Amino acid sequence: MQLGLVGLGKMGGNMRERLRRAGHTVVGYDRNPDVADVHSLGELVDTLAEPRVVWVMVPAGAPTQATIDELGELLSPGDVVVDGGNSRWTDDIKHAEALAGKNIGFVDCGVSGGVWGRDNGYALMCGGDAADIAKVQPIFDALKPEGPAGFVHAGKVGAGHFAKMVHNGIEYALMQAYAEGWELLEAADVVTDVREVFRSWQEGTVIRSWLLDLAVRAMDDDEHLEGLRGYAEDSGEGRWTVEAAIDHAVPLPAITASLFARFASRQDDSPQMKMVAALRNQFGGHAVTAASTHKGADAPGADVTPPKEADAG
Ligand SMILES: O=C(O)[C@H](O)[C@@H](O)[C@H](O)[C@H](O)COP(=O)(O)O
Repeated sequence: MQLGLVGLGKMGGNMRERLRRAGHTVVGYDRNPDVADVHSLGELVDTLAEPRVVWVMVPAGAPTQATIDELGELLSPGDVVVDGGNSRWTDDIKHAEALAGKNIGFVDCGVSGGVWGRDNGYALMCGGDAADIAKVQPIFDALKPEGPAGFVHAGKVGAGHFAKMVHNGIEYALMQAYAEGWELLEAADVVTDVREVFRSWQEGTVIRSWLLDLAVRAMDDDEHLEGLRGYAEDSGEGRWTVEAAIDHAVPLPAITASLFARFASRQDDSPQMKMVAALRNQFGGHAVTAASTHKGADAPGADVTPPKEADAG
């Protein structure tokens, strides 16, 4: 079938390739003319036969909003828009309502698989009306991995991105658990080869997984990850998972801690630990470390740490 695909970055570009391999006709639009098949959303819409399906694969938030707004002006009744980005599930409801006023269908689709999806297939979590999902089904079938799993019609509009949001919360906690275990193994100096311990875990263990496989892959590239800074960004879904948990009074200690660990990774120094240190010093005379010591033992003020005997209270 024909598909209009908006956004040809790492995800969209690979999806176009996988769909074309499966025999579908993909008309891609991107702001970068080097990768685009057409020069505008208007040209993309004009190129497709009705009823059209247009898949939006651009960053969540304002770029997705602007694209869906413009498509709402260009598309016709009976057409369907799919948002395959990492949008917040509550945005889906607004988008579906706006398009429904023009009899344009809307499907939200959480997509997992990263850069590996082109060859391995993408896991798809969809929300929307069954009739709209049915119009896109040949595309879902081509994108998903082979085998019975990898696609779900999770519920009404918003359910797809809600499922993907929780998936990403789980992803945060799993990554954090592997990372913590790795740091302890490296720090303890008990096992002789941490990477080989991880590699051995890939078969037979309770904790084998694709993320574990990727950890081994990363260590094969750089055994002790010395080329990396311990710094991790987040794109929103971990935060939204924690916010949803608060809305429903569901305790998520592991996922929340893994989100907060990323925040901590962005600090060169910890303002809150300055206060903890100050309070220990105030009530117990416990030693503190001067702010400039981390710059080196010769730095000005590096010798202001109180004597060891002060740290006894
Ligand atoms: O399932 C996936 O393929 C991933 O979950 C992916 O969709 C994720 O959004 C990004 O890899 C980064 O997410 P963070 O920036 O929040 O870590």
